[in-house]
Amino acid sequence: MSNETKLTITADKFDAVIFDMDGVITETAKTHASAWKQLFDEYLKDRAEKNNEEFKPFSIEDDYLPYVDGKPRYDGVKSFLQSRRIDIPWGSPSDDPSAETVCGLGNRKNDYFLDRLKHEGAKVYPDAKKLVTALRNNGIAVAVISASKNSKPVLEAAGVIDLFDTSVDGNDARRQNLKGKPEPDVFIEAAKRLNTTPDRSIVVEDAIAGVQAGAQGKFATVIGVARNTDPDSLSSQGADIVVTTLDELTTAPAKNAAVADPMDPAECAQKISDRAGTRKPAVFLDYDGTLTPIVEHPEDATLSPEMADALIELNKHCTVAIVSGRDLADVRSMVNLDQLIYAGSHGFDIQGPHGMHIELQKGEDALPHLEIAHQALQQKLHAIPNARIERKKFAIAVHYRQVPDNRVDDLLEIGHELADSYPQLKLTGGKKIFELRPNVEWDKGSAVLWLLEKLELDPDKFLPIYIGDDLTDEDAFKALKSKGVGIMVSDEVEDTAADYVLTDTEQTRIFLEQLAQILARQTA
Ligand SMILES: O=P(O)(O)OC[C@H]1O[C@H](O[C@H]2O[C@H](CO)[C@@H](O)[C@H](O)[C@H]2O)[C@H](O)[C@@H](O)[C@@H]1O
Repeated sequence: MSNETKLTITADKFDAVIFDMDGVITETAKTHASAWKQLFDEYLKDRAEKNNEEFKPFSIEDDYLPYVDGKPRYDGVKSFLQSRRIDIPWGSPSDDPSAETVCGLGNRKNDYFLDRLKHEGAKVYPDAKKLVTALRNNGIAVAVISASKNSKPVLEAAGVIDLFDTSVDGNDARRQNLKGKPEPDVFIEAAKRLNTTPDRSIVVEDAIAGVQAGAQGKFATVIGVARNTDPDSLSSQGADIVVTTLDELTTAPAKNAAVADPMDPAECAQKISDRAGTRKPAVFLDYDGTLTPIVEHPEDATLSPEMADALIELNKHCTVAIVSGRDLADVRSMVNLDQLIYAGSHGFDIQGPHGMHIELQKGEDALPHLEIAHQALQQKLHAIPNARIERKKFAIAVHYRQVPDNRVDDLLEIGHELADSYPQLKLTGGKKIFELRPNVEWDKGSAVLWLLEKLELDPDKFLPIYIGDDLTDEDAFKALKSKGVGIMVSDEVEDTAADYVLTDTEQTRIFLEQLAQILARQTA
């Protein structure tokens, strides 16, 4: 058995890995195979006796693997019986397990399977558990799919139900009318639930019908797992890579995934629109450094008329919210478009059209401490030339853009001392700025998630897009990781949780214009 790495999975190339369950994650492929053999041997023997024919037993190699493995239960029955030229009525899913119908035989197999599961339990393959955990740690979403309607009890019995971001099984397939393997429907549905597309997703399968489905669905890479299956049939039927154990697949952090490849804004808008599919974008934008270039003095960071037009145009087609570190009143007056939604003070103070307004209580509790810290800062920063305090309702920013380089460490020291003295406050950083904020679990990410819920932007119908340039925006990129899209605006970013990078505010403007045009065409 070789452990040579056949593929290293990183988040710059792939958003998601979709694993088949039986035989890839859990050792239940053998349990299924034995249940099928029990059913068909019993049935074929009975038939042979009745019709005075020779009994030809059900073979795992020649019958199970090509006709039954990986397929929905009743399709498997039909497909095998056809191969033996046996024609019986389809029947109905409510058929008794003793009925001589496709559904009846399928139901009997299910009884045999559940009985075996009860007595033998379900084991997880250790290499699968290791890979799934490592993928999640590297920011790659994972799904498990199964044609079986029993996947939940199996995953529970194996103790791995919480390991996956989503799952699609035989029950979902019936509810949503998804075709079984070798059709790619269940894999496509899993990619959709992980907020991505087949061209950014990997399929990992041990069944021939499964690799056929992956190839037919045009998934970025189809990996065949030949634990028990013949490697050549997996590659001839659609696997791009065949492994005998999942230890041959590795994953690594993609530090500069998006950074390595800043994108043309028009291409970025098109790509995100493709990714949205039928979902409507909801656009959340940071202000400084995203909508306006960074300048020496905060009051000079005015919105250009062209950027205002781009926002107005986009807002005709979708929700647009501004999520800023600035005080709510400040950012509202800088943008000056009443129809938008605003979250000021990093999301502690939120206001929108139709009287919507919330000031977070947990922020209010820190107000007395912020006031004392403000007074202390005024005294202590006296000695630091050009240090500038910006008092906001739910934060105090200290700007050091004009502070001589040799005094910046002293200034930062003052910030640390104050944060240490007031545990109710926390120190955060940004572009030539430090801030004292309420020391509670609330940031731009929480604010965006709160807004999505408040505005009823259901993830099935809306794709949230967050655009920002600074450290505090990383919280929003992380919060939207498996729910939406993050765009970092920077020409010198080293690491980010965002999915795409635009280099400057001019590119933001072009992106917004292009997105508005795409949405306008869609509604025309
Ligand atoms: O979340 P944002 O909307 O990006 O706000 C972050 C901070 O932006 C402002 O400061 C930054 O922009 C200034 C103007 O370009 C620049 O002079 C400063 O160095 C930057 O840090 C704003 O003044 C802060 O209140 C915001 O927290």
